[in-house]
Amino acid sequence: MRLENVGRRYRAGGPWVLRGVNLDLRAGTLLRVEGGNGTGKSTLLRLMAGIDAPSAGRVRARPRTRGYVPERFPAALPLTALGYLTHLGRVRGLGKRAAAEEGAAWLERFGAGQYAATRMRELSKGSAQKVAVAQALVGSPGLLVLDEAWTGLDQHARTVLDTVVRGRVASGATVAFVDHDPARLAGAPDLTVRVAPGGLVTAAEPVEGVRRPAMTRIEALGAPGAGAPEGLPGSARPRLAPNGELALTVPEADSDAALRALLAARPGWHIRSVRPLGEREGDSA
Ligand SMILES: Nc1ncnc2c1ncn2[C@@H]1O[C@H](COP(=O)(O)OP(=O)(O)OP(=O)(O)O)[C@@H](O)[C@H]1O
Repeated sequence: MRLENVGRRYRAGGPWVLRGVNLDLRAGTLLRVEGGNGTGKSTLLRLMAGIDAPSAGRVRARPRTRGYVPERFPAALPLTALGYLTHLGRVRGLGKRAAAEEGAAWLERFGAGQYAATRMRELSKGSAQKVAVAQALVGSPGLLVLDEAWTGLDQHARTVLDTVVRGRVASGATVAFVDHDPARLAGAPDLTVRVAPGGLVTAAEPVEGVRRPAMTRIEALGAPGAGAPEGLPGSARPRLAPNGELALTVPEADSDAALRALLAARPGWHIRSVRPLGEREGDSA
C-alpha cells in the first residue's frame, strides 16, 4: 500500500498534524511509527487503517481486509467477548461457525478463554485489551494496524502478540505499530518512521544496537503439489513451487525448529541445503 503526499488537519485553516507523508509499504512489511506525545502517530495509523481520511493526498492499494487496534478501545459494548469477536469475524466474511471458532481460539491463545461469555463492559482492563487485540486478528486481515496494542496486556499475552505479528508479516500481511517500548519487536521492523512536531514524517535510524536477526535459507524437496509442511515456526517465510521444491527463509534462531518440522512431516521432505544468508539477501528473501 502507498501513502502519497498525505496530509491531515482537523479543521480548515488549522495546523497540519501530518504533512507530505510518502510511504511505500510492500506486502509483508512491518512498520514501526515513533514520535513524541501528540505528534500525530495515532493520526497516521488511523489514516492507514482507513478509519479516517486524509485532508490532502491519497492512500492507495490498501489491503482489502484490515484489523485495527485503537489506542482506546470502546469496551462498553452490549455483547459478550465471544459474541463481539464472532460479529467481527462475520463482518470480515467468515461464516458464523468459523467466526465463533476463530474468536474462541484467539481468546484461548491470549489467555482469556474463560471470559468468552463475559459481557464486554464487565471485563477487566487487561482482558478487554485482549479482546481488542483478538478482534483485529480474526479473519487474518491483510493489513494490521496496532496503536499501543501491547499496553495493558500481561507478559504472556505480550509475547503471544509479538509472535503473532511476526507470523502475520511472514505470511505477507502489512503491519504498522506504535509502542512506547523501544525494544518492542526489536530487529523485526523493515522500516521505522518518526513523526515530528509540524507533521513531517521521516525515516528514523533503527534503535542503536538493534539489528535484523541473521537469516538462514533452507531448500528442500517434497512430493509434487505438497502443501507447506505443518508446524513451521511463525517466523518462517516458505516459498513452494508446484514441482515440490521448497525454499524457506527463517531467522537463524528458528532454523532448528524449521528443520525438525520438515523432518517430522509425512510424507517427508528431503533437505537439500541449509545456508546462512548475507544481510542483503535476507532483506530481499
Ligand atoms: N479528532 C481530533 N480532532 C481534533 N484534533 C485532534 C483529533 N485527533 C487528534 N487531534 C490532534 O492531533 C494532534 C496529534 O494527535 P495524535 O493522537 O495523532 O498524536 P499521538 O502522537 O498519537 O499522541 P500520543 O503519543 O499522546 O498518543 C494532537 O494535537 C491532537 O490534539
